[in-house]
Amino acid sequence: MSDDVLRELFDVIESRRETLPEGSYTASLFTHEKGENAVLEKLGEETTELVLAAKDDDREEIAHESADIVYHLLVLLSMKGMELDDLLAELESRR
Ligand SMILES: N=c1c2ncn([C@@H]3O[C@H](COP(=O)(O)OP(=O)(O)OP(=O)(O)O)[C@@H](O)[C@H]3O)c2ncn1[C@@H]1O[C@H](COP(=O)(O)O)[C@@H](O)[C@H]1O
Repeated sequence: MSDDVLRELFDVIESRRETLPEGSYTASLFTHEKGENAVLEKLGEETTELVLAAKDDDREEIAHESADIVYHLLVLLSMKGMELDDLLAELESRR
């Protein structure tokens, strides 16, 4: 996955947070009545789905669920007022 894809996705998420357009799934997470629990629950569900996909050795489903997790993870970072670079710097520091 290229850095650009992550940056572009994070920028879209930040834009949705600022403008809250109608019909946006991302915007619905920022305005959800459950607050941040909505995205936390999603992360839990997607992680369970990833585990099941891995157990099934279903590579297509593993990629699909992994992408769902990365997307919801970036929404969580944005919700917490964090930057994509907070995640990238942490990964860099482990090299
Ligand atoms: N990357 C994503 C993305 N990944 C997952 N999702 C949504 O997350 C939800 C996942 O929840 P569910 O698992 O319940 O949905 P599902 O379709 O049953 O999923 P599976 O069971 O197949 O895993 C679905 O509604 C997906 O549409 C995403 N929604 C948006 N994005 C990105 O965000 C951008 C902006 O989207 P909007 O905010 O909708 O304009 C899009 O262009 C995409 O780039």
